[in-house]
Amino acid sequence: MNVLDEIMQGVLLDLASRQVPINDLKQQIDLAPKLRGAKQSLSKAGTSLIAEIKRSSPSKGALSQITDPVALAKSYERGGADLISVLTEERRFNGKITDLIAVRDAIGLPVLRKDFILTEFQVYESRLLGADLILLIVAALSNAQLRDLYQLSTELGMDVLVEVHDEEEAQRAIDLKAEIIGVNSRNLKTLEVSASVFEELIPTIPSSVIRVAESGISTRADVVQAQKAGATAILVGESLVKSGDPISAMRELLGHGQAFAHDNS
Ligand SMILES: O=C(O)c1ccccc1NCC(=O)[C@H](O)[C@H](O)COP(=O)(O)O
Repeated sequence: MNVLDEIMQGVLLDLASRQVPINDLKQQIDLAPKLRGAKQSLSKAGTSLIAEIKRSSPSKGALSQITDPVALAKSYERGGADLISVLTEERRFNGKITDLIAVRDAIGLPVLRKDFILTEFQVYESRLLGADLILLIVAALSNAQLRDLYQLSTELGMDVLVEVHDEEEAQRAIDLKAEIIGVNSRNLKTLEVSASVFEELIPTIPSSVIRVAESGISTRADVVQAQKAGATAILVGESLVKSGDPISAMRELLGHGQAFAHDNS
């Protein structure tokens, strides 16, 4: 079994422990938080930044304790992030659903629920939790699952980050007419990271699509390389949570030097 299979197996087990009839979720949908427009947030001129709250990872183990995810999210917001990604997978990433709720309540930016979304239940759950954007990983889903989960997510008003890692997956995302495609430089089956994946795949994605470079971005040179490949947004976790000074780390990545900071407070 590869790493992605193991993660998915754990996600399904955890899901069974919090499962309620899906009709219960459907009945509450009208009470879901107002959506914040993730696509709009990622459509600005220049390179958008999705800053991730990530405690641990299968590839690196513990990264940062993040005892106060709200404080970190507020720093990301002050530093100029366009969207906050919150990992909610518990077993391998030490993420928490409650982090997503707390972060969204405390900030004004749209929020990505970063998890392994495999079922309709998780899509309804994400909407009720307040996710503005959810992740669908092409490698984890059949074409039928991908189509159905994508359609349900958009019907519920959420935007979808459709993640790919190779040419075949990129074509599946393009065929789906995904409006936001993430190219992950990390192979989720082997955990190998290769920045050349950005150069190979991003140019194959239509320019009308929001193109997100994901994983392994830690220096300004990495960002420039992704931009040159055609990325319109970057998603960064590890290098920010390990930096000790996320605002400076974000400025450095975005090439804004010392003089730049949005104050969204
Ligand atoms: O990060 C991992 O080790 C990982 C392993 C298996 C599946 C997914 C994984 N990460 C999820 C991500 O996509 C990253 O958290 C995200 O792109 C940020 O990457 P990074 O900046 O390298 O932390």
